[in-house]
Amino acid sequence: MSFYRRQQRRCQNAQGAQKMVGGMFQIGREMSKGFNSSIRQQLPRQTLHPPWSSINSVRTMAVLQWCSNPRDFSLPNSSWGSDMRRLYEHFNSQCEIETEAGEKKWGPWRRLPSYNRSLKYATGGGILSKVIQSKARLFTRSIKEKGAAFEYVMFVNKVEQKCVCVFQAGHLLEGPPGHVHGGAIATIIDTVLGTHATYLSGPVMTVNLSINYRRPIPLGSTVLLTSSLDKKEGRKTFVSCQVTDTEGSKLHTEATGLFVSVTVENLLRG
Ligand SMILES: CCCCCCCC/C=C\CCCCCCCC(=O)SCCNC(=O)CCNC(=O)[C@H](O)C(C)(C)COP(=O)(O)OP(=O)(O)OC[C@H]1O[C@@H](n2cnc3c(N)ncnc32)[C@H](O)[C@@H]1OP(=O)(O)O
Repeated sequence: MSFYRRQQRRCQNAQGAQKMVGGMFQIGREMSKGFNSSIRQQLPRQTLHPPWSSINSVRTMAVLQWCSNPRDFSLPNSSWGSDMRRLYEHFNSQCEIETEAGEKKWGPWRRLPSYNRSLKYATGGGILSKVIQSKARLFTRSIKEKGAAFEYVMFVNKVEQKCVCVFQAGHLLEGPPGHVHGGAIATIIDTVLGTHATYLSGPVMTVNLSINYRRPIPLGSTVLLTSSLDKKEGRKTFVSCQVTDTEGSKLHTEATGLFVSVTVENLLRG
């Protein structure tokens, strides 16, 4: 059994489980403040305290180094086409802007790191959370080959309460010949609306998703998803989304989603 597996086993003992639930509640608290902690990903790392006194410190540091640096899947890679890169640059350049005095300050947009990193930064600390959640990933990121399936990056605008996603659909997502499968389109819509609702309201789950497919999306093309907050009512967050071409002129799909705030208990109850 590998060293990492052994540590994972240890995490799953009773004390680990208790800490994990604590960590999950921590997610809720942090997420309900928005993705602020995740957005501050570039800020200095927290000091890490070795969790298991019996472990050789060099090995511990190696594991922690690995755990605390999960890959961020929303950064450009070699599979990104020119539209994907252009739109990425467009929004990314508005994340940090330079004043006339030459000072750098936050712009209107924030790039969201991919889910595995969001979880890590949202927990804000617990060592166990780092170990377990650095392995968490949405299934949209589960295909290793770059560009084969879902390539996407999301940005949020706090003032406008909007979220955009630049999405390039790879060849594995084929439905009708040469076009993207409706289920794959539903998946990316749920992911964008779900992330946006989480950003606005803390941890949520989808209870309703309604989709109108207007025009097929060519396989390999890049599209823009724009999500807006419609309203919040108690535990319910209503969001809607449009999928357009990269110019925003051709409408491919539109959808509305209802997300309900959840706690760890909701997940454990099953
Ligand atoms: C602790 C978690 C940590 C997570 C950390 C996240 C970090 C994230 C970072 C990045 C986000 C990534 C984004 C991914 C996105 C993917 C999301 C999905 O695919 S989720 C999987 C599919 N969805 C399900 O499997 C739900 C199944 N449903 C349920 O489990 C329950 O319905 C639940 C727990 C969500 C709510 O059940 P109740 O018993 O607590 O609440 P009740 O009272 O039934 O509903 C609350 C309100 O919502 C309305 N409601 C519920 N379902 C409705 C429906 N289908 N249509 C309309 N209204 C509905 C109800 O009428 C009620 O409204 P009234 O308060 O009375 O006004």
